[in-house]
Amino acid sequence: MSKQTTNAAGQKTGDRQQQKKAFFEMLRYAKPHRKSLGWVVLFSFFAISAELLQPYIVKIVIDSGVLTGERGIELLWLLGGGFMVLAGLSLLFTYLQATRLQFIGQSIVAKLRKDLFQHIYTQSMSFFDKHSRGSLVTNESSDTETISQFFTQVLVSLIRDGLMLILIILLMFSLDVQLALYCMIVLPVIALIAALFRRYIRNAYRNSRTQLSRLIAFTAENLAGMGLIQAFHQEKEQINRFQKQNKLFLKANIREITGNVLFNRSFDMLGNLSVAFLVWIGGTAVLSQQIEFGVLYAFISYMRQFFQPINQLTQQWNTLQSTLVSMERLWLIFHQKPEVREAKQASDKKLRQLHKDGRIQFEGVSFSYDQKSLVLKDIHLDIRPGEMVGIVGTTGSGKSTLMNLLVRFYDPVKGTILLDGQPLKQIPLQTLHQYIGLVQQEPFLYGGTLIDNVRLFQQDISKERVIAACEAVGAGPMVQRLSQGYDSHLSQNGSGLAAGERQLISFARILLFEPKVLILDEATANMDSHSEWLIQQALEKVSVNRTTLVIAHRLSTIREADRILVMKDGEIAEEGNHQELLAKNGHYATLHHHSFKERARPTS
Ligand SMILES: Nc1ncnc2c1ncn2[C@@H]1O[C@H](COP(=O)(O)OP(=O)(O)OP(=O)(O)O)[C@@H](O)[C@H]1O
Repeated sequence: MSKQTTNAAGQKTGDRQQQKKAFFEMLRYAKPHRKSLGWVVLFSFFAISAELLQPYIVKIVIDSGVLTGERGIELLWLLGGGFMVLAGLSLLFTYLQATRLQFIGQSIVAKLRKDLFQHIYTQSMSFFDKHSRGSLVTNESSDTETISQFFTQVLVSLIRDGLMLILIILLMFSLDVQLALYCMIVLPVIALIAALFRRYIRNAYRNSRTQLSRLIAFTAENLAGMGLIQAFHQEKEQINRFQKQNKLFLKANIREITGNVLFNRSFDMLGNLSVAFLVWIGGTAVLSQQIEFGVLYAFISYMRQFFQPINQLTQQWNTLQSTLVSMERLWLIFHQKPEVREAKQASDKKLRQLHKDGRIQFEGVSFSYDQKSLVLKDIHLDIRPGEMVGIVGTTGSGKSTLMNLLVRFYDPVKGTILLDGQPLKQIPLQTLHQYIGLVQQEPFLYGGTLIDNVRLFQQDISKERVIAACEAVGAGPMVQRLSQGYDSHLSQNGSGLAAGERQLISFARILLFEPKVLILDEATANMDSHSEWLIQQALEKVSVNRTTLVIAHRLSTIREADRILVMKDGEIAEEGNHQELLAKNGHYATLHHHSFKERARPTS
């Protein structure tokens, strides 16, 4: 029985019915390859027939007594030639079947990988709250690979080995019914022993896979936290923890390998025992002239060949089990619908209107991440086109959530958000994201040149335009310091660029993609005063003619804003400009007081 569990996304896994559904749904990927699969079955049939006819030829040679006849040598040449031709044909058809099947399997999995990647891209942010990046990487790489094994190994085994078993049984019965029946008694016993043995190996295999993924997760987590580990001199402790995990993996691996070796050798022994049994039973029959010697020879050959497919099939049974688990995992992802739905249609006229102003309205907006506690409570807000609005508040007060709703990472549970009078839900997501530019605290860089990072790989944007945007936000001196200037290769971790310099790249993106609304979410957090100054300069450039919303912990960043919103417990507690809010002597004045004290505190 399979063990049922619940995954990180709260979905039930390990349910047989669900695995069955997943299996049949994934099989649909093979549908376009029906014809090719037909060829594979045909090639397999020819290959196996050519293989199984070889002992039959030897049987004829032995039993017909051709060698003792007049044309003995001539016939021997003929039969020997026939034997060679059959061996050659078997090789040829095996090759054709294997290459065609590999092609089908790899094509199916390439399509599956593409569909999965595309599907993940259609998901809303709530999906990524439930599924960790690590598990999605595993789905995209390791699960698809396991499924590929199904199409390239399990399927071939089912076809080839299944056919082979049937043909051997048919040949045995056609040669001698009684001897065939004796074989049929021995074989199920052996198959049962093999199946039991395989179960032990399957558990060992699962255990070693689990230990391996734990080791990978541990390594990934450690590399991500390397700064912290070094700063706190935790290297020795981490190496010890790694070693513990490593030993567990080693132990599990050795158990699996030992199981496999034992199984294979025992299987050989069982094979020999059954051949001995056959020699004894068959030999007696030959001596009492019930069967001819050639028949016994053919039986012994077929008995040996019989073990090959049984061994293969039991091995593939294990692969099939892991495939079912992987298929179920992907199936669960494929069945996740994005919570934020794309607008069915938005009229062209309305879309044109969108590109005019940049007015933002929140009408009684409430939101909850968990459908229980409200993170935003009945927000009413009207932001004028071109206005610069600062948003401040204590941590967890809902500032980022407010912006997450504006870019439709999530939808409000109550109320409406309007852009230029148009409800967000009616605006196509692509238009919306062209309309709003988001600069987050940690700018994301892709592996690629600086140019491509600014134009986000959109090749129709010329290099000259990228350079002009970078120069305009003051990124020129930074680029000059890089060894290959604008063609320098950047990586996800920034390739030695300071936080402020990476942020300038985000600003250049804004100038290039020209969104009407700009959101800065803690864009100057964790920066030294020089970087903050650079960003402040850039902000002045990019905020011209744009509605700009700036979330900031440092009040100096938003001091000059037209309006400042002070958030507290999911509500707008105060609003006004810097002077007005100070005069109120409320939350803003308290925040300002704390921030002033923090700045004035001497650094040790
Ligand atoms: N993805 C999420 N899933 C569940 N809860 C979340 C999620 N993101 C934020 N929250 C919770 O929502 C509340 C508001 O968070 P939010 O990030 O909007 O606050 P914030 O004012 O921007 O805080 P900070 O200044 O620390 O960034 C917090 O209690 C936070 O824990």
